[in-house]
Amino acid sequence: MRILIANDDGYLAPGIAALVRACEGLGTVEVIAPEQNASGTSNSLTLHRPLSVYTASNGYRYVNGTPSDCVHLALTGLLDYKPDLVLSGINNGANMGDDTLYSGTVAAATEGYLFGVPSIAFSQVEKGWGHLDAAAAVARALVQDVIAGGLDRPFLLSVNIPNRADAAALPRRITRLGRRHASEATIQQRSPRGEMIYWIGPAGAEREAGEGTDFHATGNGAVSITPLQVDLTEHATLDDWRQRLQTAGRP
Ligand SMILES: Nc1nc2c(ncn2[C@@H]2O[C@H](COP(=O)(O)O)[C@@H](O)[C@H]2O)c(=O)[nH]1
Repeated sequence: MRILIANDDGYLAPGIAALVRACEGLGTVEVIAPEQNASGTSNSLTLHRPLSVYTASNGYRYVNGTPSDCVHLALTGLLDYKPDLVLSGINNGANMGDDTLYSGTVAAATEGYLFGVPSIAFSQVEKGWGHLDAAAAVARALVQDVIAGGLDRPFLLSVNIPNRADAAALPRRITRLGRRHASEATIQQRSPRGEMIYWIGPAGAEREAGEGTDFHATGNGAVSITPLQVDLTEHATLDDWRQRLQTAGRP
């Protein structure tokens, strides 16, 4: 079993070390992660400049790029093999609902999935790494279960784990993505040099958090496991658009 581990909080983050520990004895582990925090970078690839790959004293490799860059490099030449599993995280904060589209953590796993590798993104619901070892135990158990279940087909899972000491004893719920309200207002400030500067505001509160959603599961004492796909087509409206544009009289 060969496991590639990435993240978006950077190669020095406690979450990636915890995920590496969680995989001890499950196979060979390779870490390729961003040099710096790349939260919110989604699936971005670095195309406008070359990337550099460095090796830390603990053997982790780190890249001056995005989470997607890390997995992309790994699967297009940096590694001389195709991993059996790509893991990302454990993220410092939730990736639920709309977060999923912005998330560098999910993006690293998505990159593995796009290359046909079963992939899992792990996030803790709250920032601050509280009960990280318990989250790592959840990750270990799920990795063992998916290995036992067979890795014969690619899948993409986003796992959100409550920051609780008993996280490994919590039920696991298969969920759909909820929705957040739009992000809070941008924070505008004036720099010491008099120029306006802007901070992206906090994420919006949960809006669609009903039964079956990731928000509902983690808010009710469970670990949320959301299977993801990358087909963004809105299939339900294809025929409607065809009809609407045909009535416009153009070919
Ligand atoms: N609008 C904001 N969104 C935020 C903020 N902090 C986090 N987030 C969302 O969560 C994910 C975190 O995922 P990561 O894997 O990228 O770390 C991030 O992508 C955003 O969607 C915030 O302060 N404002």
